[in-house]
Amino acid sequence: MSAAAASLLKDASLLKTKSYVNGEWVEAKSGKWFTVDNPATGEEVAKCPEFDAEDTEAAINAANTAFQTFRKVPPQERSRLLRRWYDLMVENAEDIAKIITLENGKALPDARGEAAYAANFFKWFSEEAPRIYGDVIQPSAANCRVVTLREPIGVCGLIAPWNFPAAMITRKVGPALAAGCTVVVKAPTETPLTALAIAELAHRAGIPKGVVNVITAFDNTPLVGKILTTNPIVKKVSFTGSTPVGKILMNQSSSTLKKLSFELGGNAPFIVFEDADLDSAVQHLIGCKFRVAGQTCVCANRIFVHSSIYDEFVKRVVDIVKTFQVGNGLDSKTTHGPLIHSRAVAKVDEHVQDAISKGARLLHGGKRLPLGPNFYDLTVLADVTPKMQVFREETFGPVAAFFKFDTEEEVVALANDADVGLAGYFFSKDNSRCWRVAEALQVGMVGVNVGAISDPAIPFGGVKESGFGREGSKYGMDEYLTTKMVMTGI
Ligand SMILES: NC(=O)c1ccc[n+]([C@@H]2O[C@H](COP(=O)([O-])OP(=O)(O)OC[C@H]3O[C@@H](n4cnc5c(N)ncnc54)[C@H](O)[C@@H]3O)[C@@H](O)[C@H]2O)c1
Ligand SMILES: O=CCCC(=O)O
Repeated sequence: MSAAAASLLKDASLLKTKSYVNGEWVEAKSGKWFTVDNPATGEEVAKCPEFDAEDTEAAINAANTAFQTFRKVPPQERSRLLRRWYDLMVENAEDIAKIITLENGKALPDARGEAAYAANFFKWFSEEAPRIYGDVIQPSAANCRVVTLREPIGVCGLIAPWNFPAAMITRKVGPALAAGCTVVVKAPTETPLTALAIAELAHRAGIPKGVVNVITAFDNTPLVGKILTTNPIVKKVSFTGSTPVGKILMNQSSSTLKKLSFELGGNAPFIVFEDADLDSAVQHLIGCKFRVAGQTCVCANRIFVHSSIYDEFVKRVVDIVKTFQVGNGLDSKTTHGPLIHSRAVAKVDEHVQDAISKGARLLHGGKRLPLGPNFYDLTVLADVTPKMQVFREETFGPVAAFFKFDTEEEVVALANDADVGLAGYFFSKDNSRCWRVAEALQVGMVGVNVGAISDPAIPFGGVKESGFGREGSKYGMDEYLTTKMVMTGI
């Protein structure tokens, strides 16, 4: 582990570099390691074990053994465990934020926000654990009664992405443990250290051994994914990541018919109608678009502005973007960090060049920055059209792409012209229009006059090729429970 990284933390023992299986820190049996690099500097932060099939199976077996006991632990006790874990996440939030920035690159204020967001999933689900209710039903036969029991589904394979190295894990692990399941978490390939720090806090919170296992792999990620989706012990797989990888995992999971929840890619429309509060819409758009340098599945991707306010709106956005400072996320002046890797930079640049070559106007940025291979300037493009790549594909980067529209019907049709449907946003002061458009948008989550929707209290998830299942809220529990019917003759 790099001494520089350790010296940044109040508690350097949170920087774990081995996988966490059955309550112990373990290396890969092969003895192989991979490096975790800081995307801002390219420097190695640490090495982690390159788990293979055998290592992954050992973690699944540990989770299975633990499940036989943990499923019977009363919900009030599971709640207490999650609450203790939450308290430790809060106590160590600053260190967690720094680990996030070290391996993901996001600016420290963004990372602090994520550390708090991540912890709150444990709090939320500690409160949901004792509130798992079944039903009493009168069946057709007069002399019978039916009750339903909600039971934990079993061992869960949880596969998380790098863009929220903490929150995408706690959003899955929280409800799984609240329900009485045990888990094998495949730490995000590019950002495993945050996941391991959270595992260390699980250990300190007294989560019983084998209940939470966190495993790491880089080159072997598809192999580990294959084991988690095909091993018959695993009853549930939850994945957050891209739609193409979601399709692979769904295919693999069919061999043992696992219960699935998938949070996949988005291509969020953000619509500003002519009657919107412009100041508010601009502020919300800036947060929604540029959070984590645009690497959020709910970031605005296609920004539609009514022609009567288009020039004024775009100008205001450019004026704000000019005040931002891209740099190393640990630098106090930095508002926006690097992208995760050079492939992400190449994709962003491809979208920008494609748009410009087809007639879009570049109003800001549009270039790599000489700060390192993963830096791209915050970019504003005007006069974007549906013929451009940025309309069809999620850029997953710091590009604000503006489209002009004239009528509500036209813009709703444009917004819905996508294979995916995760989040959608619009700004309007007309109450009837607010209901009409909220109902017309083909997405799983709608922000009306608000661009920041993420919260443990909301059901987070998409429709179409953005996946299925909901995380957070009371609905997040359903993903980890089965319903058993018990009929009694009287
Ligand atoms: N819906 C969301 O919350 C969300 C979050 C992050 C990323 N994404 C999507 O991901 C895309 C960008 O990220 P990416 O290209 O790194 O996505 P990706 O799907 O390739 O990788 C995401 C994560 O999935 C895991 N992974 C990748 N291939 C795997 C496999 N074969 N088996 C098992 N696990 C595997 C890795 O842990 C990786 O960190 C964007 O298009 C974005 O929409 C969505
Ligand atoms: O990018 C995926 C999730 C982002 C969020 O929960 O706000």
